[in-house]
Formats: sequence, structure tokens, C-alpha cells
Amino acid sequence: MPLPEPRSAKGATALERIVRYPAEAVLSFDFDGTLAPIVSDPRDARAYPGVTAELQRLAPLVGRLVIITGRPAEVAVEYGALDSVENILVLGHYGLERWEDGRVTAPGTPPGVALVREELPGLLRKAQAPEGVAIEDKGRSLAVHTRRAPDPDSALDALRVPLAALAQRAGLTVEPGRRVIELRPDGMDKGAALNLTVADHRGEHTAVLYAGDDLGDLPAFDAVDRLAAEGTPGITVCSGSDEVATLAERADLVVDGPPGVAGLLTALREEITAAAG
Ligand SMILES: O=P(O)(O)OC[C@H]1O[C@H](O[C@H]2O[C@H](CO)[C@@H](O)[C@H](O)[C@H]2O)[C@H](O)[C@@H](O)[C@@H]1O
Repeated sequence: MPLPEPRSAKGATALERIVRYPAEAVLSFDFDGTLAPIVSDPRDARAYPGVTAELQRLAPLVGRLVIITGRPAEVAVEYGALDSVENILVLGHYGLERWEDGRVTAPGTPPGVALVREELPGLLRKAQAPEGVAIEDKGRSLAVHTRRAPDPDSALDALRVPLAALAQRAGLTVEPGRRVIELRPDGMDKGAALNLTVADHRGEHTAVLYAGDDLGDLPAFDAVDRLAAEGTPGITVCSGSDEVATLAERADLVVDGPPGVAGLLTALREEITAAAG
């Protein structure tokens, strides 16, 4: 399978560097919408067929595999069977949680999360949220999903203002996503999480790849672009969908959703293996 061609020179430089010096490469991925297809019930999300096996094959070849997700780390590990992949780091809750070798570390949860847990059902009743609007309690944060409402986008729009007001009272930040608004602790995002990881693994020939599909991935795109401007080659990959245009406009490479990401993993592994000769 040929390696897809990035549309920027910056992306091409990074891909070349990854293929030439894989042992120093940091390959990082979002989970939902990137490694796992979007489904209507968040509990049904699973890695796209073949993705976990491809991560297993890539793991011994590259410097570090990293998953940076809005999910709790252990949920992503379970849904992606990621504990079967060696050398993988899973950063949950946008980088607040760190899962490595079966152990999770994380800071304490701010009291605002309990306040949101208590008030959210009443807020949805008062806002007359339609049938299908659902709360996902992620422990360290809560998300309101509208994908299963009759008109998901209108339902989401109607909730933006009251949810922002509740987040403000609770001292939390609002994280909008694909038919979801999440209220979560401040102080970390996928960009900061990626920077910390790259700092831990930076070598003379390091290059970084980050693939994502949603607005929460933009800070990671920013981080890759900043690293590239500072001399560490980086490529941003958009797992394309018809729900989010912003990422595709920004990315060095756009692939066709999780199947496209799976193809990219295969192509990358084949190129790395061929280059090693
Ligand atoms: O950072 P990610 O790994 O992309 O996680 C972001 C959110 O993903 C999940 O919601 C999204 O995927 C669901 C399953 O396909 C879908 O039903 C929903 O509409 C999407 O927004 C997850 O449920 C959230 O907790 C994550 O924050």
C-alpha cells in the first residue's frame, strides 16, 4: 500500500523523517473518530478492524506510540484492546490521566465535577432537552451527547449557553465536540499533553505525527505546527468526516476516517520495514 502524499512540504519532510528514523518517531492518535468509527452510543465504540493489530506491528519499530483521548484512559484501552500493544502510552481526559503498563496516574478531581453531576439532569429538564439527549459520566468530567436526538445539531445549539453557564459556576471548562459538549477540568489539553510526551522522547532525528478528527484535537495540531517551526518535523493528519471541516482545512494530510487511518498505519509500517531493508 503506497504512503499517501501530504499536501504540504512540512508534512512530507516529517513523513520522510519518520520512515528514515522510526526509532525516534512519536506517533500519536486520537481515539474516537480516528482509530474508532463514530457510533451513536459512545459505549459501543471500538477500534476499527485491523487498527489494533497494525499498532501492535508498528510498536516495536517506532520510538513511541501515544493515544491522546477525551475518554478516561482505561475506557480507551478497553475499547481499543490497547493493552495488547507494547510501548504504548494512553493519555486520557485530554492528557490529565496517564495509562502505561496497566497503571493509571492522575491528579485529583476538582469539586466542580460533583456540582455538575448533581445539576446536569435538572438543567436538561429545564432546557427541555429532547429525547435522546444523554449524559456520559466519565468520572473526572461529564459530557452531554445529542447524536441520538431527532435533530442533534439544534439540540446541541440549544444547550450551549446553559452548559457554559454551569461550567463557569463549577469552575470547569467547556469542550465542544462532535455532537457533544463536555464540562471538564481546566489546565490540560491535547497540545500540552503532546508537548510533554515529545519532550520525554525527543532525539536528534525525532519527528512527530498526530492524527485526529475533532475540535479537541486542534491544540495538538497547534503543538505539531509549533514543534515543526522550531525544528522538530511534524505532520498533522485529519481523519476526515462531513461533521468537522476545521481540521481538514488545517491538516497536512487528510484521510478518509478511521479506515483511512488504518490504511495509513499499514502504509507507514510497510515503508518503514522496506527502508530498513
Ligand atoms: O478525544 P476522543 O478520543 O476523540 O474522544 C472525544 C469524545 O469521544 C466520544 O464521543 C464521540 O464518539 C462517540 C462514539 O462514536 C459518539 O457517539 C459521539 O457523538 C462523539 O462525540 C466520547 O463519548 C466522549 O466522551 C469523548 O470526549
